[in-house]
Amino acid sequence: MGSLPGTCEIVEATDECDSVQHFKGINLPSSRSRMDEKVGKLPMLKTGRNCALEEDLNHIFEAIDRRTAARSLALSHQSVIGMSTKNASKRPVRVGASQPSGIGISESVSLKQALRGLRISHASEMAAMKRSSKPIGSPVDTEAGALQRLYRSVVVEANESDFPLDERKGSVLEITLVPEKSEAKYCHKRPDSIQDPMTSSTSSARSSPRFAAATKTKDNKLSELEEIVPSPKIIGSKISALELVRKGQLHSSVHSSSGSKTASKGSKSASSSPRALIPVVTAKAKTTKMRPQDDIVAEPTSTNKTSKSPSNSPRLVKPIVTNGLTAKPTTPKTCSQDEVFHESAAFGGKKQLLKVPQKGKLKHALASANSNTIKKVLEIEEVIHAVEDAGSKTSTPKVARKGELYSDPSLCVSIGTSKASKSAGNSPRVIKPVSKHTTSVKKTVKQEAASVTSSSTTYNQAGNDDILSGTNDLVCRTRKCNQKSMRKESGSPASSSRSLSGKVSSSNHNSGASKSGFDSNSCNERVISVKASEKSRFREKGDISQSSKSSSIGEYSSSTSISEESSLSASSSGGSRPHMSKDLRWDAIRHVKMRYGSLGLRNFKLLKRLGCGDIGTVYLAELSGANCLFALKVMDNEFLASRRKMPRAQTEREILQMLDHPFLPTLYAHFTTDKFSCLVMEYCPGGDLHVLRQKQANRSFSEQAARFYVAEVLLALEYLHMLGVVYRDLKPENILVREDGHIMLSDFDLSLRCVVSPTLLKSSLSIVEPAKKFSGPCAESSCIDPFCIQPSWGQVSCFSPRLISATKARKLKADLASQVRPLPQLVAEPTSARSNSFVGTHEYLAPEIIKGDGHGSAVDWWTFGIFLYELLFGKTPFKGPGNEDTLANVVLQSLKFPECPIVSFQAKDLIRGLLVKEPENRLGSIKGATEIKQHPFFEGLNWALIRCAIPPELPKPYDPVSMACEKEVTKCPEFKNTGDHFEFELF
Ligand SMILES: Nc1ncnc2c1ncn2[C@@H]1O[C@H](COP(=O)(O)OP(=O)(O)OP(=O)(O)O)[C@@H](O)[C@H]1O
Repeated sequence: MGSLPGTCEIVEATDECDSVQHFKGINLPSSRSRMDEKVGKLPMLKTGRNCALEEDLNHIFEAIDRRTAARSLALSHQSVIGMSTKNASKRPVRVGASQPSGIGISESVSLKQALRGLRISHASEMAAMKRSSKPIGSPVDTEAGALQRLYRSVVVEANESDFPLDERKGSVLEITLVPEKSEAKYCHKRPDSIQDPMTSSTSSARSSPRFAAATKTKDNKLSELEEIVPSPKIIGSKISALELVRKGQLHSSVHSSSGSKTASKGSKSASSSPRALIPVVTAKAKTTKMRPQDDIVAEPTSTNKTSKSPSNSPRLVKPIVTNGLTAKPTTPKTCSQDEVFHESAAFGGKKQLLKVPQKGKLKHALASANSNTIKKVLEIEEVIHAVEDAGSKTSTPKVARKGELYSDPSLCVSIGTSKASKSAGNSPRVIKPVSKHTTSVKKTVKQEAASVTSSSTTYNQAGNDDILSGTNDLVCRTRKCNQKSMRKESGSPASSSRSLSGKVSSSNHNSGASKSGFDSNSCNERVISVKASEKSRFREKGDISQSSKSSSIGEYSSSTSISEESSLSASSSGGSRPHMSKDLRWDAIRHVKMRYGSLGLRNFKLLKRLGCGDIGTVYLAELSGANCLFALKVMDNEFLASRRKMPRAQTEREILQMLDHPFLPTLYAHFTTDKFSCLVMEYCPGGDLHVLRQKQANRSFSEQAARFYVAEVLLALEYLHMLGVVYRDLKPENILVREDGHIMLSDFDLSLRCVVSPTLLKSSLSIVEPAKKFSGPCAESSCIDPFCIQPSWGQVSCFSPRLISATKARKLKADLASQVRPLPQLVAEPTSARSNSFVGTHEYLAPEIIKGDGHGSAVDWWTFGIFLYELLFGKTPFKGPGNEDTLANVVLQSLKFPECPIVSFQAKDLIRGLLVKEPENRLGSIKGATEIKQHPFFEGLNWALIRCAIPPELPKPYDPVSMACEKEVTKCPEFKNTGDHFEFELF
């Protein structure tokens, strides 16, 4: 069975006939012609409305007999010449110990007699079957198979006829010819190990032509069926077919009298069902009744068509499977109505197109037959299935074929297991219309995935969502970079008035770095994965993380070489930054590099100094000849080395290289000379929030404006956390304002890099109620789902207002909310990272940093609270007369709010939640940004589309040059442009 293909492609019928015949070297045309001859007689049935059904059937059976005889010969020959390796693999493998028993008919032609005799009670049939139970290869076995084959060669289906149906009689017949197979030759080949009574069924049933009869709906039939109809295959739980039928979830029935054309099309064959009654899951049932994990891998009916038939109406389906192959007799695309497909293992599993009488006419003829005849047919059908039951206990599932849903309703095989899904031997099958199978396969696979790995689903969603959620940019690669670069050196006094930068001499990233296993010697990529199976996906989606730039400390060493190295960022093309790839500045830089061979200071015209920080000075620079503005950060190598700030510079550069987010800066290039290290960044002309706040009335932002800014900062922090970056230096000075009013978080030299271990807090599998599909805006205005792209009811300015009353909106919202299926909760932030570095700005330092308890990503939520407080109240909450006082206040003083300005309860409540001194109790410490997004302060905010929202109005047209001049520029290096050579006056 190992050779069994998991999928086999359905070959067009027209190809296989000739090829098979040619391949086999069998004189099949003769059998075909005989068949055609016989089939040609069938039109009698079309017009012969007065003809007896039995006579019609006789013709059919006769034709089948001849055909099968010829093909039996072909099979024999084929096996002898050993040319059927491939075909054999497609055969259903049977367990040798249990061969289907016959009912003691010595010749296949005896079927006619059996048909005529009819009236054989079920009990007597079973008795006969018992008596005739024989070992493999016994004559009886052959007889039983012959009988089954003959019966299966006729399939009664729901009406597809154009003829008006007699609703009372209801039954219409469709003749379908399917091949028998030579089973005996293969039944021994199945190893015992794969024998599974639960997963096996009547291989004879599948391998033999099947005759299924249709009658009106009969409730009593259902009770009879209960014992016989096998359970459909269900993933996750087992629900009996009958149970489902009774619930209306499955349409398992004898042919319904109301079986309309659509019902017929919707019904599917189930190859291994011992009866012709195959549970069929309606699409509706599948989507609304079944939990995903209860994936019934019985064939869904063809959507709404089947819904027309009574849910409890027994309905005939058409189990026609042979040798693991599927015949689709009613497939309109591949077979005209007067043709049916005929598959045979002997024919290499390919379909063979056979001519049969026009279906509609035949149906009509059969429909007009007296009810007794149909009753007899049904009885015989039962006999056959009883025989099949007896013989199918140990048969094996069929080989799945490509493009088909493999579900044998009698096979309780879950395709939720990889084995089932991959192993042909265990692949149950469902016969379904060609036109449907693709969708169904997708559905099944989808549900399978959902039932198996919820986290993968989650990541799937993450990968598909908007960048603003911060999750699309989830970088699954981090780097094992130089450990040294992770350590914060003891540094010089802060240059900024509020900055406490680089104060730590004994940084211990005991959880961040050490846990992550950062390799000081390598910069190998490390793939973070939730599951091994997701690794590849992560790799694909994690490409925003740049490859190593070999940015060793050596690059910053104070080389005396006067040669200028130019090193473009790996993503100079923007290729690894999909959201910025359209930026023309990539092209400008690439062009310069191509023209000059490298990028250097000589290529920039420094226009203004924008500001200076602890490790460098930022200039507004224009790329020569490109008319592109950049923010050029120039760091003196000697200064960095002497102040032991090289690691900070390297950390900043490495982090900048990873970023691809609208609220974070883009690093276009970096280069190092023997004197300077330079970062070419996106220029942000709007100044920073510190300056902007000063320009507000009362030196504080309105609550609405504050909400906007902190929301964007929150997304930026979330993104950074997902990259394994704890920012640690949040303050208004580091929030730059873009030209369009949105923000850009800058300055990463104090950031902590650590490892993110995504944790699944809550699986979607724990959710019992299935989500109902709805189309419309997100039910939750305060939607916390970072993956949500549905517009909310919230007042997002980028949407036109909805003309709906508040009451209606609330009601609709509540309705939708009740239908919302919570998504799995995944935390992909470094909530457990720890560092003992003492970094940050006094007023913004978290208590745990001050106390030296070690800190993690929760420090960013503390600073986030201070930040919101300052935006709203114009000052920080714990500021004391001096830095020491401030630090003491942070640790000891309780939070107080000024009376003025008036701030909402929600805002205060959020601040309270964030400024909890114990990090473990702090909002966001467990679930990260998601937790904070849920807070009522952000209610109505559409996180995914905040980028489209209109930012708070800027006080006046902004002049970046003048704003830059307003900034504190003390201790900043001055520069003199002397052609290609720059001289900086450092501090
Ligand atoms: N991309 C940019 N666009 C516009 N102005 C910028 C940009 N980057 C930095 N600046 C300005 O340059 C100033 C110096 O920035 P820099 O990051 O070097 O130092 P810092 O923010 O004071 O932090 P630190 O001292 O910790 O490095 C900032 O205050 C900011 O006003």
